[in-house]
Amino acid sequence: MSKEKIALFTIFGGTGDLAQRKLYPSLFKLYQKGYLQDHFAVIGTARRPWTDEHYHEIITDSLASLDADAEKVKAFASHFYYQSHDVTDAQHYVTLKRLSETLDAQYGLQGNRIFYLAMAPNFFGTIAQHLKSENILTNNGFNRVIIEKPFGHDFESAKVLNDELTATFDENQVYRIDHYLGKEMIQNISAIRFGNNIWEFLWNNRYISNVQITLSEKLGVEERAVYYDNSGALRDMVQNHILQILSLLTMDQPVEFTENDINIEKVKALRSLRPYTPAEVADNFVRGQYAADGDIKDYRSEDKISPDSNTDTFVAGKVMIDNFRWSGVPFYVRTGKRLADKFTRIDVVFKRPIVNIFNHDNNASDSTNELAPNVLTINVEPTEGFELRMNAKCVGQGFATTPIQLDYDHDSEATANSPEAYERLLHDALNGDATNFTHWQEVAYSWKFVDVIQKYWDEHTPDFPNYRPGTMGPAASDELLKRDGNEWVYKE
Ligand SMILES: NC(=O)C1=CN([C@@H]2O[C@H](COP(=O)(O)OP(=O)(O)OC[C@H]3O[C@@H](n4cnc5c(N)ncnc54)[C@H](OP(=O)(O)O)[C@@H]3O)[C@@H](O)[C@H]2O)C=CC1
Ligand SMILES: O=C1O[C@H](COP(=O)(O)O)[C@@H](O)[C@H](O)[C@H]1O
Repeated sequence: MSKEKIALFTIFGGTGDLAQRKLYPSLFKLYQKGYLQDHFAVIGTARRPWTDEHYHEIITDSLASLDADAEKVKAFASHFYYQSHDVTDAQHYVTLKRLSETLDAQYGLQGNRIFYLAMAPNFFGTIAQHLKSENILTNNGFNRVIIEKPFGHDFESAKVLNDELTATFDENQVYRIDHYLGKEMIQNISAIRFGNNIWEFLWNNRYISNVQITLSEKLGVEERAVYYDNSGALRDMVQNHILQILSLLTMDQPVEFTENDINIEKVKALRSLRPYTPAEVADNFVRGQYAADGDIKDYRSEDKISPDSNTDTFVAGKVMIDNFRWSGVPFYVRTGKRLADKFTRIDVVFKRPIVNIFNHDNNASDSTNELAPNVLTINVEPTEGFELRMNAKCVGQGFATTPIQLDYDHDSEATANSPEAYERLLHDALNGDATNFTHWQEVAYSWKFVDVIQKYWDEHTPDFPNYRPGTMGPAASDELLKRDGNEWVYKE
């Protein structure tokens, strides 16, 4: 059976950064692998008055780093069509409908349409409304809309956005991108949890002491300063990526490994997040903003950032889940800009043995006395793999114990050839599989949890800046764990 997928992609924001850096290279990779062949076409739209020829040059440039065969690139680019218009102008959609129908007939696209909204979310409602009113949706194929983040600014704005979208599309036609869900090792969480008896039986509050999720970035806000200054680390990374990872780590076993069953369990996990009172926010969440250091400017002096900005560029928090499995287990999360390094990791810290039989007088001379906790680390990026810290006997005479580490990394060649997140997610959307996209109820519960924290922060002026670039954030982040007798597994 052919693996070819058939569809017309309409990319709103076709001249933008996301389209050029992520979408065109990902579509090309699907083309190279044969998922896209002769029966696909792409319409790029934005206000700029580009011609098809210029658009083809842009597509070709966006693939430069892939070092691909020039003929293949040319053939791929020939499937792209540019239409200049403002999405708020109804006339735009008349032309768009005509072009869509022409391309559908020309490429044999069977009425299959994917609308990719690579634009600011305030345009989503008007685009969805016009797609319906101007009859651009088809009856003979599928119609799917892919939405970029941010999905709202808080629960209320997310709900308005969702209502606008679902006035045109059913929930099962909406694909909300969270690119972390397209990452190899995030998808691996379910494999190791539900594919190995040794973990699932220990995966609860009887055996796990705490769990740590770290999404650390070395760079600052770069070219997305305007968006970031209105968002901050809590909204930018915790509401979506971190809570999605947390839901995959904590959900109960789905009845089957299907989109619907996984969604049911993720929603239950997110519903069980303990909502904080304002006083509890102060105790359990820490925010930070980076200072200057050497050549690095402080956040408030960055280009396009307000000089009195109170935006958080760092957040650390303790999240509790009030259900039978997780009651009493702290989930420590942290993320930030200008930290020590660029990496993503999850550390699952197990409880120590109840009795340490090695901590006995007879062994005192050469015993380490202490047994370190077992730690399972899931390295998401840049290394992809697992580490397991255990206690073992020191080699030689006597009976001292020492921590040892078992390491597994994915083969670097396999990792290099493995699809990038956007490629995976576009492939899933072509297949009609929204397992690795966020569903509305997940978004809603995540915002409700985050809104309380953000509201408290908005009402209290922080003492910024409070951390040095190249560190792992303010000291209060370490104190958050120390208070519970814990510490971050990863220290700079
Ligand atoms: N860039 C990234 O890495 C990421 C981006 N995102 C999200 O993706 C979306 C797009 O981001 P990004 O590509 O960076 O943004 P850009 O600012 O680079 O692109 C915005 C696009 O919208 C078009 N546009 C703006 N106004 C109109 C209008 N009235 N009618 C038609 N087209 C219009 C612009 O083209 P023109 O000016 O020609 O009209 C441009 O193509 C945003 O929601 C962002 O938050 C999410 C994660 C990562
Ligand atoms: O969604 C976002 O993610 C990036 C980090 O993604 P990664 O895949 O490089 O880890 C972050 O820089 C950006 O601020 C945020 O919007």
